[in-house]
Amino acid sequence: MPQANNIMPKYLQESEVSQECKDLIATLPMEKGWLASHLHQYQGFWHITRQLQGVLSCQKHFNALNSDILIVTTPKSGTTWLKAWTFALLNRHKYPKMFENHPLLTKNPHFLVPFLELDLYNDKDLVPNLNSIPSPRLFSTHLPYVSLPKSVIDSDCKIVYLCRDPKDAFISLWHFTNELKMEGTCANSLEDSLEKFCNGVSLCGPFWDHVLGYWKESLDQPKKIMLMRYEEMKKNPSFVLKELARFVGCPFSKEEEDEGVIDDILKLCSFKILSNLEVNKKGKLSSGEEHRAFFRCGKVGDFKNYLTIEMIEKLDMITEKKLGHYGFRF
Ligand SMILES: Nc1ncnc2c1ncn2[C@@H]1O[C@H](COP(=O)(O)OS(=O)(=O)O)[C@@H](OP(=O)(O)O)[C@H]1O
Repeated sequence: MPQANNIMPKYLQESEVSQECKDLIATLPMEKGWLASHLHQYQGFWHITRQLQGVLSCQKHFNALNSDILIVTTPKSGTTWLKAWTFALLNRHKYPKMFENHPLLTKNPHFLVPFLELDLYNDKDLVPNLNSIPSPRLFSTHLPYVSLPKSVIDSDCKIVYLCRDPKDAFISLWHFTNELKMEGTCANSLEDSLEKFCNGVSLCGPFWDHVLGYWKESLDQPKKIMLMRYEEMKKNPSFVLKELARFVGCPFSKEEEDEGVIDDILKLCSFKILSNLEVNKKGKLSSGEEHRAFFRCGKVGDFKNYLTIEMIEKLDMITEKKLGHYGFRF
């Protein structure tokens, strides 16, 4: 049974958008979504209605500080995992005993590291408090590079960009939307959803343009943007975590390495530990998503269980066509 509108997660509800947002929407290309009822194309990328309102609001009001760290991801690329890593990394001196009283044991990573456009700038009450957060402030976003608030581009804040093989990111998103089974979504069969995804019509899609925007900028501005891949986090976690620590300006000391701090962070943030915590098995974010929806199987290559050879070839062909030319491959 589709969920009724009144129990639809808040971030997917289309009522209560501002007049400014409604006026803009009337001028934008629109598609029926496979996550929410509608997607709107703004600055070349597709957004759900409420997210669009948050995008406009944070473009207008967000003041980035030089010390800020922004986690940017394509949806379903491992955002939850990277939030946990980065939070644990930055707070390792405050919470040296990782398996006692650590906030990650009792709070979902999305609560600890909020989304700019989905959480903070969709809730006017939270915005003034942003100035009182001790530095470095840690936020996340799915915004494409072209849509980042100007202050993010102009400041010396750091951007950590995470992406994932589109085949796995697509399957993860498809499961997520099917679990929600939204009223008004029109394309929840694997075939229809894939068709939309391949045409770029997906959350913050086109997927490939999103990656390309940050890939190019990471080459031009390596001190500002670090590009990470889900597959690398899986394959070589300590190496990637150390790189991340160096990039955000808090490298591990030799003593920390010897004491096993890196291993502790990796263990605390592992799929096995996080997904089995009471807090992540029950409960919801204030935006309405159930915590458990962020933990499905956490594997590389799960797409092979769902996509046909033809589907795989199609996705790989688009990736090669759009990114191969720029030296980027999954
Ligand atoms: N700790 C940890 N380790 C490894 N993998 C993890 C972890 N936490 C979440 N996941 C997997 O990440 C996928 C969800 O992606 P996101 O967190 O980016 O979702 S969201 O965009 O924030 O909604 C989703 O991938 P799939 O399992 O393939 O669906 C999650 O299972």
